[in-house]
Amino acid sequence: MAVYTHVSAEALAAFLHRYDVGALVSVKGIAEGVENSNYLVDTDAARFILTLYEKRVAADDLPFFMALLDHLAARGLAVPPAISDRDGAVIQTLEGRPACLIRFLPGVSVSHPTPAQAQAAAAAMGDMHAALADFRRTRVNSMGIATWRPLLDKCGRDLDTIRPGLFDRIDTALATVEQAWPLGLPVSAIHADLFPDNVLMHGDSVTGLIDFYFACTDVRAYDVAVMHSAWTFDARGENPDAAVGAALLAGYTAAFGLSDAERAALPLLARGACIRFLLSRAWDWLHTPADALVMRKDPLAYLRRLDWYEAHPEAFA
Ligand SMILES: Nc1ncnc2c1ncn2[C@@H]1O[C@H](COP(=O)(O)OP(=O)(O)O)[C@@H](O)[C@H]1O
Ligand SMILES: N[C@@H](CCOP(=O)(O)O)C(=O)O
Repeated sequence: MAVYTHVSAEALAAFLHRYDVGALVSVKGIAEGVENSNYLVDTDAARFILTLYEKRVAADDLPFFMALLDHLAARGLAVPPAISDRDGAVIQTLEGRPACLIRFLPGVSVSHPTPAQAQAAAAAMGDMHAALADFRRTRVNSMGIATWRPLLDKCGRDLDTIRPGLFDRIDTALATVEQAWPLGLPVSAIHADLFPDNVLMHGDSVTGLIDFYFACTDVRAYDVAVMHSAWTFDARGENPDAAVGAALLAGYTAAFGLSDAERAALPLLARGACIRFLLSRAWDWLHTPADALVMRKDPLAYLRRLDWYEAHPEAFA
């Protein structure tokens, strides 16, 4: 359960008092998520998400994320903008953490996406990239390729406690990816973490894209590669579903398009995505206290994906 910071009833009431959102009726910690503390807040007027930013979200980056959400919402995309208080402020401090009150979006995230759901979600990513073509703010990817080797070195040989030989395995895979990383592909604002749990759906329709807290300026096709790695395998990183992968590429291509150079780069970008998520999960695996109210995610599920992408360079043909 991702609740790192407890919010007292008194602090929440004082916080809500800043807004024109009605009176507090109930508040519950949200089990899903690993990065931030999230609460479901009901007032007598509406339902909201309260997020307190933890771990990897820097307070200085919040204006970028909020501007991105406003930009997408203004273009009609189903993303949840933060609510302004009576003075027009969206970023507050609550229990000592940066915090925002966010519009609640309906829908559920699917655990086992069908091809139709993957197609719709990838089309939503394509629509998002189209809408971001004129978004001018930039943010360096705090989990981009330049950070992978320092993170590998920080994890060090502790990786071998997760799986013997893991450090050397990733060291070698990363060297290959670094050496071949494509230069010159289109760069734009991207989501960078569009996993199934960050897409809200009703049946086969997308009702919301959420969790933009890794959004950044990076290779646009990398967003597609991240999505492919997250959507086409089961939770253990096994049983890749070719129909889901094909539907995802079809959905994205129909909505936005992929150049030949972007498509050709996808196998390598996907291997990079595997290293990125393996390393962040491994760091959390090694450093999350045993009593923390959060479900650690399995780093080896991304090793299995990496094995598969290395063995199947034809996956995106
Ligand atoms: N705007 C929203 N509308 C509806 N549910 C949301 C919204 N934002 C977050 N949630 C719920 O909270 C969960 C955790 O949010 P998320 O942003 O993914 O957390 P984290 O950043 O910690 O991973 C989501 O899986 C979803 O169930
Ligand atoms: N998607 C990442 C972890 C980030 O968590 P999220 O709940 O914010 O998507 C992973 O699965 O490793």
